[in-house]
Amino acid sequence: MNLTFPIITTAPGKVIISGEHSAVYGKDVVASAVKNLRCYLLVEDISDVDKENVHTTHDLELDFPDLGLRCLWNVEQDLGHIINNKENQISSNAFTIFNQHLSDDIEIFLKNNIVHKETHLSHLHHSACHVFLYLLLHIVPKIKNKRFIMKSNVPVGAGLGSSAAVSVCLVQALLYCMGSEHLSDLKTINDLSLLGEKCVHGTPSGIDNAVATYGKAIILTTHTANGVKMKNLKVMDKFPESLNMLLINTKIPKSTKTLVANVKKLHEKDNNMISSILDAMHKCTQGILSEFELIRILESEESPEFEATVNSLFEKIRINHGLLCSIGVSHPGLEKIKILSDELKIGGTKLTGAGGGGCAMTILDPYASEEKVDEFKCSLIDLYGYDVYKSQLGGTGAYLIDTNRITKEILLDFEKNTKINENTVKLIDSLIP
Ligand SMILES: Nc1ncnc2c1ncn2[C@@H]1O[C@H](COP(=O)(O)OP(=O)(O)OP(=O)(O)O)[C@@H](O)[C@H]1O
Ligand SMILES: C[C@@](O)(CCO)CC(=O)[O-]
Ligand SMILES: [Mg+2]
Repeated sequence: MNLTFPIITTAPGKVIISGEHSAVYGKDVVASAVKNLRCYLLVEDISDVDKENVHTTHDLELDFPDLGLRCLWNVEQDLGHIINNKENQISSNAFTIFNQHLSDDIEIFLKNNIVHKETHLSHLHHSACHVFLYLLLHIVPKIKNKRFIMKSNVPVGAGLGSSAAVSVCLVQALLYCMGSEHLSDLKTINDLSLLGEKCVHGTPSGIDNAVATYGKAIILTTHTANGVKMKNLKVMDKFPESLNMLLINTKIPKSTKTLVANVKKLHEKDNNMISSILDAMHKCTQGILSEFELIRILESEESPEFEATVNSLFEKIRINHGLLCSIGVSHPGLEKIKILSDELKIGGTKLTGAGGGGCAMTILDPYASEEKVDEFKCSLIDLYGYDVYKSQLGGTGAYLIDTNRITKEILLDFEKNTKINENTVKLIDSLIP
């Protein structure tokens, strides 16, 4: 295989319609890719001139400008002790299995090598480096002379799957660097990106990386066969066309890792009670899926039955949000959205993703007036300073753009150490099917 660089890999963010947190305990979950939110990773060669310019002998560069993070490493000098340890070497029959020893060694390396202050940003830096080094050393430890520039318009840590999109982009790019024939094998990308999510929060359900890998909308269910838990992915054909959705970003920082760990503590403290709540969430997800199906059948004519089904959908969304609130993953900033949506009666609102800040979603009532919906949006923006997006669900999953299709304009913009420019996004997106 003739490997040419640069390449770009890209994957979408997601919105969980129903089933966050309960998914971690094997309950049903449904989520969709979001068309206008994607992560982009450029991989290119490091030239000798680049090295001379910074007077280093680095042969690996991580450049994550969205986090203000840049690391230059010399693979042999800095990471050789991790790579050469036999316990960190991944055999081909364990290629999609998480290696705890490797993860622990990376943790020690980062503790000794990155300045740690107890700030939100330094937590983000730590977790971003951990995921990057884990996937790199797991997939292609022999890598040399490569720069990885990651730029994303999936808001970081907002509940829209930024970590999964990052993992999926890294995995596909690293499979390319390895010269792997699995480069476009979505199952391998999905399995390996789950390992990246494990670095972020230990016990991922797999829904976020599945959506970032496969795109479209996914229903993830778990069943037990001979005592072994098996995941089943189903691509959902379409959402009802008569329903529009808003995504509201509170911009309140949160960490999926902390929220998942808090629910775990609660579950350990009162297994019976929390299990019942998780079961109720499972029923909510199943109910929401049935309502969607019925709405799609009924939506061509606005019958009383259609209206009743839409109301029943909103009822389940309300219950789902209440259940999430009861396990402590809401936030006063999210409740403000919920209250306003109920006051103005514009549809069903729930938090989405891990909660604790981040985003809420509102499925708009097709019978709500435009004025009320505008009042809702303006109040959220003007009163609270939130961002409101009209979300377009669905879209392509993991995708690689090869060297021939990367124009000078795209390359130059990527190499600027700033957030990705809107024009570049348009140019890259026009290359994605
Ligand atoms: N643009 C980016 N550049 C580099 N790393 C990023 C970027 N966006 C996200 N990350 C990584 O993802 C982590 C945030 O993941 P986290 O799971 O906490 O939030 P999320 O994925 O946005 O929300 P949720 O899991 O609820 O959907 C960061 O700590 C960082 O490691
Ligand atoms: C909170 C959670 O359910 C969703 C995060 O987007 C975690 C997971 O499913 O891995
Ligand atoms: Mg995440």
